[in-house]
Amino acid sequence: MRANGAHAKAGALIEALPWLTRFHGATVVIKYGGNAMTEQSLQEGFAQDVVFLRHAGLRPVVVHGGGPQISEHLDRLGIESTFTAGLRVTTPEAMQVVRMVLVGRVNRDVVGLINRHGPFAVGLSGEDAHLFTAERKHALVDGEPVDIGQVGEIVKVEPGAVEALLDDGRIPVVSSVARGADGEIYNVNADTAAAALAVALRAQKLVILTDVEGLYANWPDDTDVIDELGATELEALMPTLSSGMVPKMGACLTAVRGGVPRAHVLDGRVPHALLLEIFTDEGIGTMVMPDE
Ligand SMILES: Nc1ncnc2c1ncn2[C@@H]1O[C@H](COP(=O)(O)OP(=O)(O)O)[C@@H](O)[C@H]1O
Ligand SMILES: CC(=O)N[C@@H](CCC(=O)OP(=O)(O)O)C(=O)O
Repeated sequence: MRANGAHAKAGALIEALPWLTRFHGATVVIKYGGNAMTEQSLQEGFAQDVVFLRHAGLRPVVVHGGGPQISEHLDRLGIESTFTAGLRVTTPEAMQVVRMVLVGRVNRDVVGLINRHGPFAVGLSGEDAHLFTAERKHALVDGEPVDIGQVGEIVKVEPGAVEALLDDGRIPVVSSVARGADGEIYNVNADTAAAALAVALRAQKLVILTDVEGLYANWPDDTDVIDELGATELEALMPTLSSGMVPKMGACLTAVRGGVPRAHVLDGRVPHALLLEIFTDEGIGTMVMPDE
């Protein structure tokens, strides 16, 4: 019995060998979503996975969300908050809360969890060292542009600070707040920010952790998850998508069109989803690939 158990463990370890070979030295951008970061044990498992990747020779970069945490804080302050096409309509008053919660709280929490394992995580906001420069973005509703306040579209990424941290063996943890060349600060959806960073870093993978199994084919029916799809196929689906899946799948499309070989949407509620995706043969969730 004991020998069988050991055999299975050795099998699981050796299954990882080709993936360790393939991804040695690879940069992987991981979007850690607000809805996948609610449970303590999952948060701790996520931090372990990221440190595991670092020790396995990959270069993980974390971009975190925090939508639910922002909404909770706005509620507490009595500030109304609505979403249009998956993006938060951001008044100047709400922007201050977004920045405070993302940079001051969620970023610190993620950095703290990772650093239980060693001096790895360094937190930064997209405002730091001109990492993200954004311009005011309008949402498209029925093809018409709609003003959604201080929401930004990233127009430039200067990834030097992130690269320096990676070269120093650190794990950068990035909040999706951007500076504008106009002196404003902008609220950027974290999926969108992760994709822009993955492209700028020439990452091998973008992995988006969320609170569903992947992209459902017939949402709100949740029986059929799409395992994989090509960029053109996804582009055709985009107008049919709703709520949080709009920026998420848009981010996957931007990433693969920008040269990232694979983009994934995974269920962050599955313990160690990140390790299962990267180091096992099956893969999980929805994978987006370039067309060729
Ligand atoms: N086709 C779809 N497949 C899966 N989820 C969908 C789909 N369309 C809309 N959704 C919704 O999108 C949500 C994920 O987006 P969001 O809540 O913004 O996640 P996160 O906080 O992780 O960024 C899911 O929980 C689900 O309610
Ligand atoms: C413009 C916009 O919508 N910004 C998001 C930023 C945080 C985020 O994206 O968090 P999740 O990944 O947890 O959804 C927001 O204000 O909620």
